[in-house]
Amino acid sequence: MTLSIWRYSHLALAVCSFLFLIIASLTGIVLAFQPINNEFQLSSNTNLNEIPVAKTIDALQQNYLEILEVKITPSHLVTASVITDEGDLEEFYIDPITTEKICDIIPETATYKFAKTLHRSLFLHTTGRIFMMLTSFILVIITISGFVLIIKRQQGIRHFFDRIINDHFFQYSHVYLGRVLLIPILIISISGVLLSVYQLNIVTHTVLEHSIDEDNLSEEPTLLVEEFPGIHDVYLSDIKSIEFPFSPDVTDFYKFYLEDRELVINQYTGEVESSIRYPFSEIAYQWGYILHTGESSYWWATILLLAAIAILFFVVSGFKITFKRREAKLKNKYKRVEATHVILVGSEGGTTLKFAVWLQEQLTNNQKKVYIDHLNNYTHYPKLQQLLILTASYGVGEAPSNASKFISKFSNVSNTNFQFTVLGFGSLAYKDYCKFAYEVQAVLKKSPNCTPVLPLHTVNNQSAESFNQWVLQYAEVSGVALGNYKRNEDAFKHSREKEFVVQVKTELETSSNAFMLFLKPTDKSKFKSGDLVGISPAQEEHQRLYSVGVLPNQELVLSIKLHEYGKCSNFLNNLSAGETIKASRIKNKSFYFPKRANHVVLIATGTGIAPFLGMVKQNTSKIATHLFWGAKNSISYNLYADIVSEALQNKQLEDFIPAYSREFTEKQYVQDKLKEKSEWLAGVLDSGGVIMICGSVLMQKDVLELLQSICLEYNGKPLSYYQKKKQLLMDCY
Ligand SMILES: Cc1cc2nc3c(=O)[nH]c(=O)nc-3n(C[C@H](O)[C@H](O)[C@H](O)COP(=O)(O)O)c2cc1C
Repeated sequence: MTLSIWRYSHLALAVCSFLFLIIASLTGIVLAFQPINNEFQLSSNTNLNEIPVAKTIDALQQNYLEILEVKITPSHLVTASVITDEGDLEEFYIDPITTEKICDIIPETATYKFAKTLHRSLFLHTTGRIFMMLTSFILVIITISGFVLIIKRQQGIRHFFDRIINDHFFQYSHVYLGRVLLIPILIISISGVLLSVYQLNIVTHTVLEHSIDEDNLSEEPTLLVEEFPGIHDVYLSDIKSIEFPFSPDVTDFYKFYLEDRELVINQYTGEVESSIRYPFSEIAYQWGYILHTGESSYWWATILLLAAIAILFFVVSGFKITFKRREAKLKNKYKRVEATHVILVGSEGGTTLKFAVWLQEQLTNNQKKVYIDHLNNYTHYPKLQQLLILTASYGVGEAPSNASKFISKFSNVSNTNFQFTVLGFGSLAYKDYCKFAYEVQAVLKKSPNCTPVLPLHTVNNQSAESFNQWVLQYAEVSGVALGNYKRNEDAFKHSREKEFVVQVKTELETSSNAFMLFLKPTDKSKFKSGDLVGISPAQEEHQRLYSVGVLPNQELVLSIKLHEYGKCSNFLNNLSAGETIKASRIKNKSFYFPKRANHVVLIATGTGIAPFLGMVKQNTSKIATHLFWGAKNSISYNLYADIVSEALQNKQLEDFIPAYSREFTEKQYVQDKLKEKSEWLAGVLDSGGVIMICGSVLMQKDVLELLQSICLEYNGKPLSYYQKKKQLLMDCY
C-alpha cells in the first residue's frame, strides 16, 4: 500500500510537471555549457588563493589611470572596470598578477540569453517565475519519492547500491541513473527553489548598513596598499569584488565584498573601518547560485549538464515504464454476473497482466464465459465455477498494489462452491519467492467452499516455459484445449537461424524416454555451454528451446525428452546422422560456467544435464566441479555415461553423485544427496563457490528451499545474498 502511495505521487507529480521539466532541462543543458565553455576559452593555471589582493590592487594602480571595480567571476576569472589612459571606461578580463588586459568580456550569445529567460521565467515574468519555482519544488518531491521507491525496490537502504534485479531496459536504467544522479538532481532542485524565492522577492537580499564615525577618520599614517593591515591576509580567492574609492576624500573607501562578509577599508591607513558578516540567508543564496549554475567549477557544471540530460531521460523512461504497466488492458466480453470463469490478477509492473489476458483469450476461444479483473475488485460472482488467480509478489513478498485488499475482501464476500487455481509470478532473486501467491493459496484452501484444481504453480522471471507447464496441467484437468504461450520475443535475443548437421542421434533410452542429439554447425559456431538453441519442428511453428552443452570439437550436445504428442521432440527423434536442420542461438549469459571459482556444484535432473556435459568437458582449468544428477534409475545414466566417466578420468569433474528415485526401495532425490552434504555446501558458498541448477522447476523449488535452510543454518545469511553475488545460477523450465 505504502509502495503505491510513493509510486502514485512520483508518477502524478511527473505527469503534472513534465512539460516544465523538459523546458528546464533543455535550457539547463544550454546554460551549463556557458561555464564549461568559458573555462575552456579562458582557463589559466593561476591559483587565486596564492595571490594577495594587495598585489593585484598595486599592479592595477600602476597600469591604469583610474580603477572603479574588480570582480572575481564564479569561474575564478578576474575582470576590471578601469578608465584607460585615453580616458575611456572599459571592462575586460585581466591577468591577476600583471593586471594586463587578456580580452574583452565575452558577451552572452543570443541563444544563451534566450535559454536563460526561458529557464527562469518562460518569458512570462512573475507568472513564469512562479511556474518554474513550482517545477523545482515538484522536482524535489519527485526526487525524494524516487529515492524511497529505490529503497523499497532494493529492499532496504543497506542494499541501495546492490545489483538491480531482472528488468527491462527503461526500468533498469531509470533506477540505475536515479541512484547515480540522485544527489545532483536534489541539489539542482533545492537550489532552484531557493533562487526563485529570491527572484520573486519572497525573500529579499540583505543590504548591509555600515556605520562609520566619519569625524574620527584619519589619513595618517598613509600606507602603500601592500602595507594595509586590514587586508594583509586576504587573497583573490576570498574576494567576490572590490569597489575602489571614488575620490581622494577620506570618507571614500575601498569596499571589499568577501565570501562571508563586507569590509570597508580606509584608503590611506588601510584600517578596517567596518566589517559585517552576511546573514545566513545571504550565504545560502550564494551557495544556491553556485550550485545551481555550476559557474564555480567546470566539473560541477559537467555534472549538472549530465543531470539535466538525465532528467529528460527520466521523463521518457518514466512514461515508457508507465505505459508498459498499462499495456495489457483488461476488457471483458461477458459481464461479471454471467461469468463462470473468473480470472483475477495481481500485478505491479504489468507483465502478469499479459499472461492473464492470454489465458482469458484461450478460455474464451473454448466457449467459456470469462471475466477478468484486478484482485482488489474481488466480489460476488453468481455463476462462478472456477477462479483463476495470477499474481506477482512485491516488496518483501507482499501483494502488488492492485491486490492488496484481496485477502480482506475474500473473507467478507461470499461465493458459492467453486474451484480455484493460483499461479504465482515472482523472481527467485528475492528471498520471499512468490510469497503473496502462497498466502492467497493458503487463504483459499482454508475456505470450505473452495476446491483446488491444481497445486500452486510458480513462474520464475516470467518464464514462458514454466507458464506453459501449468497451461498443460490445467488443460488436462479442466479438459479445455489451450494453446502455447509465446514468450515475449524482446526478452531473448535470437540470432538468425543457421544450419546444423546431425552427427549422432542416439537410440531412445526407454526408461527415461530421452535421447541425445549431437549437432555440428555448418559455419563457425559461437555457442557456449548454457546457451539455448531454438528449433522449430515446421515452418510457422514457434521455436522450442533446449539448453545445450558445447564439446571441445564445437559439437552441440542436446538431451531431449520425447513427449508422445510433442511435435518438436518427435521431429528431433526422427532425425538421423547426416541430416541438416535449422536452429538459432539464444545467448544465456547468466548461465555460463564461471571463469574463476574454487568449487562449482552442478545440480540437474533428467535432460537438464546437457549443458553440464559441455561445461565439464571444457573445464580445462580443472576447477573442482561436482555434479549431482537426479533420474528414475541407473539405466537412464547410460546415455551420458561416456562423457561423464571421461570427464571424471581427466579430473575435469571431481565427483558425480547420482540420485535415483526408482532404483531402490527407498526413493532418493537430488535434494536428499545435497542434504547429506549440507555443511560442505555451506562452505562452498561461503568461500565464493558457485552453484548451478538446470532442470525442472519442481526440483528447483525443492533444491532452493534446502539451500535456503542450509545458508541460514550454517552461514547465517539468506540464499539471496549469494544469488546477488552471482554464486547461484539457474536455468529451469
Ligand atoms: C521491487 C520489486 C520487488 C519484488 N519482490 C519480489 C518478492 O518479494 N518475491 C518474488 O517472488 N518476486 C518479487 N519480485 C519479482 C516480481 O514479482 C516479478 O518480476 C513479477 O513477474 C512481476 O510481475 P508484474 O510485472 O506483473 O508486476 C519483485 C520485483 C520488484 C521489481
